[in-house]
Amino acid sequence: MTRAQQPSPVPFLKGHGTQNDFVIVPDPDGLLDLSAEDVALLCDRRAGIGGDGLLRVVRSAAHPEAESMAAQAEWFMDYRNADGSIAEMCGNGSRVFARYLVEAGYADPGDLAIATRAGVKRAHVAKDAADGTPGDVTVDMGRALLPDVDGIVVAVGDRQWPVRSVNMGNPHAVAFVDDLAHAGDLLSAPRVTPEDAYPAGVNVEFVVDRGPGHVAMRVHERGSGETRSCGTGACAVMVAAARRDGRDPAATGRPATYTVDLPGGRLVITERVDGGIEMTGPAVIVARGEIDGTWLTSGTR
Ligand SMILES: N[C@@H](CCC[C@H](N)C(=O)O)C(=O)O
Repeated sequence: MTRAQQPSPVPFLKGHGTQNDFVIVPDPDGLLDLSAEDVALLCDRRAGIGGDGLLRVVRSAAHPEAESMAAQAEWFMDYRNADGSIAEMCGNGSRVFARYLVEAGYADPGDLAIATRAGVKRAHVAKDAADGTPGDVTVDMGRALLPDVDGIVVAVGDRQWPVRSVNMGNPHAVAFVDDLAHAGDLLSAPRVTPEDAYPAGVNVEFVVDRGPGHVAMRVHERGSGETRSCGTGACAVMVAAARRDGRDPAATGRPATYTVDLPGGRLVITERVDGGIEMTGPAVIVARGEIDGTWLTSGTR
């Protein structure tokens, strides 16, 4: 290939929310065709840039999965897991996406909307503190679905626990355990049975109590392995804990708030009386650079 034939470099950024980290690829006009192999390579921590997932930033009008949302949300979060698979929603990713839109000048701090595969999500980017500390980002994550299924179990080694299934746009299996160490090294996916319980795979959360309205968790994410945080997972955990604790807002008439500690930081999750769930936490951009275009298998359309 001559130099003139080489594809142009592709700009990228790196960001994280409670250490759930993402390669961010701005592609406003939807010109990039990132294959699953491209995404897996970009997210590879040794051969690539490294990340738990990738956020492609595309105008909703320029993406076939999002054009119907374009009137409500100018920007579509095309989220991919580290193995290149597609997921419906990413909570930490949505905060980082909102931060990117503000930093890039595509949105003002305050309220903005993001189109996702799980529908339009509304975010609020708080103003930075006087010392420059970035303001937290709150995302209205919508309602949880609680499929009425019994008998699903997750096992690690000789231990097993019943799970509560919670769908936050993407699927979660929440297990309350005595000790987070019982989840093991989480290098491979925990065994979930029956095997066909989640045909599209599942994110598995292990949870311990830290005090009233305060839990800690670890997560094994579908398509990414153990991550240091999962926003949709924290919301699923909050909902499961509130039901267990008799704090279902629809039943009590009062909102429920839980602090969720994760290996990478802290999220605060509130379920309103109308069932809507709000997630608040940090989101930062830490680097900017260029991807060598020759490296991508799919090139540009
Ligand atoms: N880390 C994300 C969830 C990303 C998607 C998940 N791995 C799936 O496949 O459903 C979050 O912060 O919510």
